[in-house]
Amino acid sequence: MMSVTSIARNKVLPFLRKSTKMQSTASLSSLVKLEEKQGYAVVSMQKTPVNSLSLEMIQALSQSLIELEKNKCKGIILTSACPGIFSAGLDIREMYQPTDDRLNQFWSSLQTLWLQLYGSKMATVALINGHAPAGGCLLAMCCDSRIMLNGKSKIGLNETKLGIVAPSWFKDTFVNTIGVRQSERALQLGSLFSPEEALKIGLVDKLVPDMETATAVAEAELKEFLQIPGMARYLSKMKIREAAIKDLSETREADLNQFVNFAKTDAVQKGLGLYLQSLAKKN
Ligand SMILES: CC/C=C\C/C=C\C/C=C\CC/C=C/CC(=O)SCCNC(=O)CCNC(=O)[C@H](O)C(C)(C)COP(=O)(O)OP(=O)(O)OC[C@H]1O[C@@H](n2cnc3c(N)ncnc32)[C@H](O)[C@@H]1OP(=O)(O)O
Repeated sequence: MMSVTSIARNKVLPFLRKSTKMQSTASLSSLVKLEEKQGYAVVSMQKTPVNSLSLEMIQALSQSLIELEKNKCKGIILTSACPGIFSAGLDIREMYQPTDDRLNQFWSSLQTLWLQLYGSKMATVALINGHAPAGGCLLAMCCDSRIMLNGKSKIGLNETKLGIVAPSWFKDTFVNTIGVRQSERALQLGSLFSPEEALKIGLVDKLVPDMETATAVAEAELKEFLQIPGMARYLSKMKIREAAIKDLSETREADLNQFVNFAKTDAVQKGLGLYLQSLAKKN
């Protein structure tokens, strides 16, 4: 007989039935480091220099989550091994002058990762130890709690600054985290927030002054979540998230087509090209 949890899981996580072409575990492990602790795991993104979310990086994160869930891991701390950067978001080079096949795989893998992490049964804490723009902010918002290192880093959904539009499921995640009014304003302006500002609007939950404190606070935060009976905690999380998860699960193909068509427009390609140039010029 199916448990209540597995029924709920089947209801909200139909994406698990889809198979995605995945790279071998060995080739992905250089991008994501998994450290097993007592009852939980630390997942460190280590794609230098900025943890940009390329197809391979997205698949590595997905594969890590699959393995951790298979091993009955109860919770994770998602963080970065790249100094000063949590994640620079989607790898812009994946969207600039792409081949159709790769662009399709890229977006479809991102959808899968979002569905997995946002709908995870595990308790999830993001330890944001550096910049987290766009897709980096999305990853952090998929977690149950966000601890951010105070300092010069910025976090937010800055897509409009690149001339692109955050898709509905990015918006839903944002709205579920900081509310409608703040999201409407920040999405239009492509706002990137300082840690203090992010704390004020509820985009992050706690600030920490240094990495030593950060690790201790993230562990304590995760343990607080893990003390709650797992099924009650998971089903409560789903009360907030299941509408967004169901929405993308049911419209994946349309969302993929919309992204591919939008990304390939001349205006978007021109904007992305200029943005890449501006990043290169900085150095
Ligand atoms: C009608 C439409 C309806 C619906 C819409 C449908 C579909 C939606 C369509 C599109 C949505 C797509 C969503 C996208 C979300 C994203 O995540 S876009 C990515 C946004 N990311 C950024 O803007 C961050 C850019 N990077 C930075 O600001 C800085 O690099 C950062 C502050 C992170 C770190 O600064 P610093 O330490 O100084 O490092 P550098 O800037 O020197 O960078 C080092 C090298 O890394 C390269 N790089 C940086 N970021 C990226 C990236 N995101 N992708 C690829 N490469 C990146 C940078 O160029 C440097 O490379 P180099 O060493 O010069 O070779």
